[in-house]
Amino acid sequence: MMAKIFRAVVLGPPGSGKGTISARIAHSFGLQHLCSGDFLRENIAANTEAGILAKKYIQKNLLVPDNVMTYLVLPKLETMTKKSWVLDGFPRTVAQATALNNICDLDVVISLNVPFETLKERLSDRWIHPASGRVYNMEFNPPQVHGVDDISGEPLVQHDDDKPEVLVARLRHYKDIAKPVVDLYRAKGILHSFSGTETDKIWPYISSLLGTKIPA
Ligand SMILES: Nc1nc2c(ncn2[C@@H]2O[C@H](COP(=O)(O)OP(=O)(O)O)[C@@H](O)[C@H]2O)c(=O)[nH]1
Ligand SMILES: Nc1ncnc2c1ncn2[C@@H]1O[C@H](COP(=O)(O)OP(=O)(O)O)[C@@H](O)[C@H]1O
Repeated sequence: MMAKIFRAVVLGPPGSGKGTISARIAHSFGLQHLCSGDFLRENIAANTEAGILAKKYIQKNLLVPDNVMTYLVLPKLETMTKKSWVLDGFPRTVAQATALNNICDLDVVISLNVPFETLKERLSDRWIHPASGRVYNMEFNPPQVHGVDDISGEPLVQHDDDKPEVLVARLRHYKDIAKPVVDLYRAKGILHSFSGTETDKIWPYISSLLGTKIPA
């Protein structure tokens, strides 16, 4: 049991490794991993009202409106007041960051900076097992059998929004809206930025930072 509740957010463009790094943080430090993309996909799969609405935006390669995102994410966080977590994919806008700030205090915000060309290469090679959210990359962490999830043996799929034709617009749009969010956390004094082209090289720095922040 951790002595103190610890809350971290991981920011970064699509493909920067938020999911991969958040999973490592969760595993290494015993935090729960929460992912906005997973909340959305669960709601889309269950055909909830929010899921049906969100799908229309994701299909058009747009961000889901702030009120839908906060409706999906905040109640979940409010049930976790006694748990430590790492949140990936939320907040993406200043309005989301402000809404999050109204319900909890963050300990650390990690911002990942990965060059544009690297992001493009990674995302066009990202494959997912929809039921579990396990993420593969045909080069970095390929499945044992091509096209098949290691644990369940079920087929892997590619997100529509990872397909090359929509990727560039998605990355460009990210850049415009992310800066004020990063600036906001920098002003609060809780922002830690990490730059690089390889998750395995960035990870030791993140791990040692968190080692100093999370009580054993
Ligand atoms: N080649 C390569 N792929 C990586 C690296 N780190 C993560 N990936 C892959 O890049 C893709 C995007 O990573 P993900 O964690 O989903 O990023 P997110 O969109 O920020 O959550 C996935 O297919 C990962 O397996 C890396 O260092 N090198
Ligand atoms: N916090 C958010 N605000 C608005 N839209 C979001 C948010 N999180 C996810 N989305 C939508 O869901 C899509 C998939 O999200 P996600 O799986 O986190 O992928 P990625 O980080 O690779 O973009 C995004 O492209 C976006 O349309």
